[in-house]
Amino acid sequence: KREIGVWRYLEYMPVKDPKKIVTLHEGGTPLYKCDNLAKELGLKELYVKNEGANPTGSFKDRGMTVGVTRANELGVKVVGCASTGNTSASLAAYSARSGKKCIVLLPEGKVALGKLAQAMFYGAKVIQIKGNFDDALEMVRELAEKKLLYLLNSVNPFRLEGQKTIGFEICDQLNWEVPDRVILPVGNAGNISAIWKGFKEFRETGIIDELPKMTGIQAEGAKPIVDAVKKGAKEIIPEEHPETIATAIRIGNPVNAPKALDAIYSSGGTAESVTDEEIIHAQKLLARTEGIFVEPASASSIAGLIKLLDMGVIDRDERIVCITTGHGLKDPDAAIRASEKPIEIECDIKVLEKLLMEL
Ligand SMILES: Cc1ncc(COP(=O)(O)O)c(/C=C/C(=O)C(=O)O)c1O
Repeated sequence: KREIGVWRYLEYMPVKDPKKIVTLHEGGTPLYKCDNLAKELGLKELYVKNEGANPTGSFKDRGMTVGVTRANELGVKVVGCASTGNTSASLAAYSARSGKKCIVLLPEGKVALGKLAQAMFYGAKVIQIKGNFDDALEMVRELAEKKLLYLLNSVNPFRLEGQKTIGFEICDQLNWEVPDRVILPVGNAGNISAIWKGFKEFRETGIIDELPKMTGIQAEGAKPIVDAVKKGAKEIIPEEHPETIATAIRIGNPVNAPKALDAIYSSGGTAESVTDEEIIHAQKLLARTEGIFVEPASASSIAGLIKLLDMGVIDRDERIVCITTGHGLKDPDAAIRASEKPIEIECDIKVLEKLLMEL
C-alpha cells in the first residue's frame, strides 16, 4: 500500500538505493477548498495547498528528503546551506535524522524566530553573517567548491526533484482536473521551477493533458523576477538591497531565475509584486476566513491573487490553487505585531461576562 507523500512517487525520483531514503513522512499536505475566501473574492473555485503542514513546517522538507537521501548515497558527512530560515530548519532536521553534520549560514537579524529556534534546536552549526541571503549563498557555494560540505540549496537539482511532488499531489487531489492557475511566492525561484517540472512530467506520462499557468508573486522590495517578466526579459537584474518583512523571500539574486522565467513564459503565466501591507492583510484574511495560519511570505500568494483579480489579469471563473509555503508559527513576532493586543483584566467574573456580551 503506497503511503501518501513524496515517496508515493518513487518512480519519479532520482534515487538509486531506496534503502538509503531519509524521510520524516513529508508531503501529503492538505489541499483545502476555500469557499469562504472564494466568496469574499468573487471566485468560483479556490484551493489552498498548505505546505505549512510538513514535518518542519514548510515545503522545504520535500526537497530535503531527496537531497539528504542523495547525500546518504554519496556517503557525505557534512551538509550545508545558506538560508532565509526554512531551508536551514529543514536541512537541520534531515541531517540530524541521518547522522550528518550540518552548517547553516543565515543573514544576521533577518531570520524569523521559529526558524532560528528549529535550526539551533536540531543541532546545526548556526552561523549568522553580517550580510543578506545572497551574500550567504555566495559564501556557502565556495565551501562546496572546496568540497568542505555538500550543498543543499536549490542549486542542487535533487531539492527540486522532491519539490515537484507538489504538482503531482495537486493533480491527484483534484482527481486530475488540472487547475487553470497555480499561484505561489517566489524567492530563490526553486519552487516555481520544480512544480512546473512536476506538472510537465505528469503530462508526459499521460496522467494529465492540460498545464496550469504558473504565477509567481514577489514582495515589492525584492522583485527581480517580476521586473524581468514585465519586460519579457530572459534574464534578471539582481536587486542589490532586497527588503521586505516577508523575510523568507527577502532575496535579490534568485539562483533559479532562468528556470523560473521559463516556467512562467512557457505556461502562459505571469509574475506580480505585492506590498508588505498587502501581504499582512492577506495573511489575516486567510486565517480569519479559512482557519489557515501561514507565515507572511506564504500569504503573498493570496495577496497576489487579490491584486491580479483587481487588475483583471485573473478571471473569476478560473480554477485556482494558491500554495502557502510555510506555517504561521514560523514567524510569531510578525503575527503578534499584526494582531489586536490581548485584553488584560483582574480575575473578576462580572467584567468577563460584560466582555462576552460585547463579543
Ligand atoms: C515560506 C517560504 N515561502 C517561499 C519561499 C520561496 O521559495 P523559492 O522561490 O523556492 O526560494 C521560501 C524560501 C526560503 C528560502 O529560500 C530559504 O529558506 O532559504 C520560503 O521559506
